[in-house]
Amino acid sequence: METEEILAELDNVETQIQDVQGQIQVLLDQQEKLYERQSELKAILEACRAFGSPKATDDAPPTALEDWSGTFDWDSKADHYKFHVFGISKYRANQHEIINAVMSGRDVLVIMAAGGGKSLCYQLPAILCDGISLVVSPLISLIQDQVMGLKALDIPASMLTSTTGKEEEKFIYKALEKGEGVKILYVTPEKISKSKRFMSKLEKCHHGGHLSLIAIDEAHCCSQWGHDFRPDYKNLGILKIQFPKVPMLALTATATQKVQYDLMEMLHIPKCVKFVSTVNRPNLFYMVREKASVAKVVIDEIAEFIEECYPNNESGIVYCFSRKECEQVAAELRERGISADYYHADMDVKSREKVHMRWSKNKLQVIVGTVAFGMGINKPDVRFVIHHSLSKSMETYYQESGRAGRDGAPSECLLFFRPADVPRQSSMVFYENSGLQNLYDIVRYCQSKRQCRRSAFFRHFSESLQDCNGMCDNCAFSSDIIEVDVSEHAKMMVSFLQDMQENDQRLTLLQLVDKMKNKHKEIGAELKREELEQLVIQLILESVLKEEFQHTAYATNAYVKIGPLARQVLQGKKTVKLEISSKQNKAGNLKKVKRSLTLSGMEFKLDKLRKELSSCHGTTPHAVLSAQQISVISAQKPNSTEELEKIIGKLKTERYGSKILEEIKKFVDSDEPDYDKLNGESSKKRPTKKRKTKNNVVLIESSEDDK
Ligand SMILES: Nc1ncnc2c1ncn2[C@@H]1O[C@H](COP(=O)(O)OP(=O)(O)OP(=O)(O)O)[C@@H](O)[C@H]1O
Ligand SMILES: [Mg+2]
Repeated sequence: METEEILAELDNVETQIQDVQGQIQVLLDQQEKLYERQSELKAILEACRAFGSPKATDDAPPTALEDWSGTFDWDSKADHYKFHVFGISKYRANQHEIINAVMSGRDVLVIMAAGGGKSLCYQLPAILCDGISLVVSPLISLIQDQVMGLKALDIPASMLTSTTGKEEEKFIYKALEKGEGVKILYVTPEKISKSKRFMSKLEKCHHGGHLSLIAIDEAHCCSQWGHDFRPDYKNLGILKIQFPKVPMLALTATATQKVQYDLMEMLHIPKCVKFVSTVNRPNLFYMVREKASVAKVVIDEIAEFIEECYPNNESGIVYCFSRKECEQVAAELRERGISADYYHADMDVKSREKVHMRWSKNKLQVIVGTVAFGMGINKPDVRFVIHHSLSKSMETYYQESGRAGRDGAPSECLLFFRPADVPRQSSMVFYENSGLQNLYDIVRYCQSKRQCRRSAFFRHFSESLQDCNGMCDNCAFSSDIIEVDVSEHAKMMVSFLQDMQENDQRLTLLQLVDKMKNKHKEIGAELKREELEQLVIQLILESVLKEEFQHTAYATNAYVKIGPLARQVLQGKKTVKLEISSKQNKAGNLKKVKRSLTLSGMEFKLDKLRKELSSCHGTTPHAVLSAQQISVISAQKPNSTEELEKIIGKLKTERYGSKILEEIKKFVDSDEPDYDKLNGESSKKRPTKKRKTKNNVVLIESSEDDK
């Protein structure tokens, strides 16, 4: 063999080895994922064997012994409080059964989506039982909200936190000893883990037979596998050990199976009854919009969306990536006439609270926040959540967007996506366990122009698929997407990057796109800048390229490098396709989502009245009248206390009835034209009830009873 031949073959063999190594790398990644899942399943299996399989209401029919929807002694009392105190006409899914299980003395684990109505599941048993119920909740703001809401309903609720004054503390301790004066006591987890004095008072309360129930809200905080681990939650297991006969209720909005078993073990509730509700939020409309590269244009679009779709101060949240960005976006929205303020972790507690309060009371329309504006947002009537930048995972996006529409009324979740935002996030999350994997999952969600957005959530939370009902952009709007074969462009990009790497040069995503744009000009290729950005991301998702990170003194930079499957593209063995909109973007469709349904004159007046009443009574407008109640009152126009009581219950009628009836009478007497005939000032635009899907017309009622 000639030396040259040998060299040629050697070269060839080395190339093949590299190729095989690339493929091995992809398989190794896959194997790692499978190992992870394997150990997760083994842990679950072990827990199952140790504790016995808990009953799940969703996949196992209740046995005769455990038919939680049957009749119980407390039924009529429960119905009375539900309607006349809480003003709730019908239970939502699982609420009734959970209440019955708790009242029967069982430990219960509740997994129910945000806004599903978990609070009622412990608040109602708390007032049905004699004695005091203890609720552990992670945040003072969350506790304050709950206590304020309960006090507005005349339920004796108190809280014991680091902010509680001496007098109040004395009163609470006395109540614990006597078992009266307080019905529901909220505490932060530190009280359990750090205050011996509190624990000894609680012991006394229990000894006197006055501790009726223990609820652990936001229970996922117990588990290190959850998304919001709090060290003090780890010590809550003591409660079951100290008070084994007191029923314990653990509640959370999201918990993977691993987290569920972790919770049961940590809280010592192996025999609990488990209720798992779907993660589906049928009232939320999910959409992704291409984000312009010019910052001002993005703000213009956000402002236009809010102004056009929510012109009547309907509440919303805009999530931003950084603190600085929050401040800028809030200022720019204000410049465009929208009442907005920012919220982030750099602000002192007082300023944060002030902004939160103004927003809760509908005095501020939009909060522009970082992820710090998170757990504890209790506002039920948030109509839109806009993501100015993408979240770091599907789970975080589900949580953040899920703050919309907790009252069950139609609401919108809009995410502005630009591939160039990916490296900003990836350079933050790459050191986290599965951080990049999680990020790439949400990037896939954003890049997809055809797949149902909702189905991505079902897959992520391992739930079987449910109908989207045209409640996401990809299902609702006729597709103007074409799939383009960009294998040649990909080849050119990979080979260019390879040359750069061989010359020890590195490029960020944007630099790579710039260079490719110039190259395309030379050869007359036609991909636009945005499409090139999209292509880089697509190649990263497909392991053709990969991100690598370099630390500097001030930041971590993300560079694009050749990935394990690059050679496949170079050799023409791998086809690369891009989904490209044949029209500009879905801006037009966004407007189509909004429709011309009007709020009636009376609804408008009642909305104003509830705001006035809530300021007088130191509560939130929603606590005075829910949107649902406003719409029923406007339709039925009750003219007596008895009639009104049938809609909003005794307590609210006693408290606000005369003012409401006065308003109705004024409206009826004024002979104002019906809203159907109104086009002008007093008519309000509101999310439509009618949406056209590809196949049929779907009605989305804003009724809470839909659930
Ligand atoms: N059966 C019901 N009918 C109508 N409204 C209800 C019902 N149950 C609860 N609600 C209302 O739904 C809203 C959300 O309830 P709640 O705060 O208990 O949700 P949650 O499940 O605790 O959510 P999160 O996980 O966000 O804390 C509240 O305004 C509450 O009054
Ligand atoms: Mg809650």
